[in-house]
Amino acid sequence: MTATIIDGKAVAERLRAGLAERIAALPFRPGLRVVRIGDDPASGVYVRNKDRAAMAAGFDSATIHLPAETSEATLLALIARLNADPAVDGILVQLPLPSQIRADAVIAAVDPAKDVDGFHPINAGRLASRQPGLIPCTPKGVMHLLREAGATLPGARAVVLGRSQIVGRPMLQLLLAADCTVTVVHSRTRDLPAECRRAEILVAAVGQPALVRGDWIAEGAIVIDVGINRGADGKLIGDVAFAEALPRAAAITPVPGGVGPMTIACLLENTLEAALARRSLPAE
Ligand SMILES: NC(=O)C1=CN([C@@H]2O[C@H](COP(=O)(O)OP(=O)(O)OC[C@H]3O[C@@H](n4cnc5c(N)ncnc54)[C@H](OP(=O)(O)O)[C@@H]3O)[C@@H](O)[C@H]2O)C=CC1
Ligand SMILES: Nc1nc(=O)c2c([nH]1)NC[C@@H]1CN(c3ccc(C(=O)N[C@@H](CCC(=O)O)C(=O)O)cc3)C=[N+]21
Repeated sequence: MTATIIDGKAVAERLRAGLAERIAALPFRPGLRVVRIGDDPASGVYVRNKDRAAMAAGFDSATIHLPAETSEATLLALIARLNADPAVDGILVQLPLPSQIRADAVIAAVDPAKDVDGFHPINAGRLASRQPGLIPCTPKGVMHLLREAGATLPGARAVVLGRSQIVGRPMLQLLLAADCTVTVVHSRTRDLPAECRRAEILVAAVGQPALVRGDWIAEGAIVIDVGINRGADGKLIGDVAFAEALPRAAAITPVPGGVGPMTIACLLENTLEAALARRSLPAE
């Protein structure tokens, strides 16, 4: 079998076109502010792509770029200002943050109604308790791609590689809510290849270039590669050894062009959702 390659870029484009249409019909432009501290190169790519996509879809979007030595107090004061600004519907503070700033304190300072990353403990708690709230963009994008790939979720054995607050854990919650049987594996897991081999749906989010080898993948599995790593040659490479996975998987996302573009499209989707909810407008 040769895997179908899931075209995340095309799916994201369609999603953004739908958002643009909905925004064009609104009497206001949803406002998004991205706060970037310092010059983490990975954040650079993300912020550039996001700005372009947000503008094209009709959002009122801006990036606030502060120097690497910015204090936590200065950042918290900026967040308080954005929380209070009625023109701002979504706030995203780009991670990672420099070491003098506590990420937890910053995440908790964002108004949960404007938390378009879905990282605030209130939104994480809502997701875990199956209440409506803002859902983290990357796992939300993965769910879109699984549907696009025609995955049958109820009863499927899903394995999530990685348990971070921003990808692995919310991924677990979304797959569980979709009635998958979910296993989460991590750096203390005893036999990683054996756990992965049981997966009908495998979501890799570890940040280790090509950690997942071909023989970790069950025949006919759907493989979603969240990893974005920089290879020795400077090119982007995922957490899955793509060429080895191709003959075994039924479908697989490439890197780039898989999950990354979906993260941005879902950020915009969340911003529109937040804008409507803040004005007590219906979601559709
Ligand atoms: N496509 C996109 O839009 C996005 C991509 N990413 C990418 O996804 C990847 C993961 O990101 P993120 O979740 O933030 O990463 P973190 O570093 O926060 O978490 C990594 C997780 O993987 C586990 N892990 C790390 N190494 C191993 C290993 N050798 N074996 C088993 N488990 C391991 C860790 O285990 P433990 O908990 O035990 O330490 C941890 O749970 C990165 O490549 C990142 O760049 C991230 C966000 C968005
Ligand atoms: N508060 C916060 N929220 C995040 O969601 C967040 C973050 N901080 N910090 C960094 C990570 C990483 N991330 C990416 C999103 C999209 C691409 C992306 O668009 N990738 C494209 C293009 C990459 C390229 O061409 O270089 C692709 O994979 O095809 C990459 C990386 C979001 N993150």
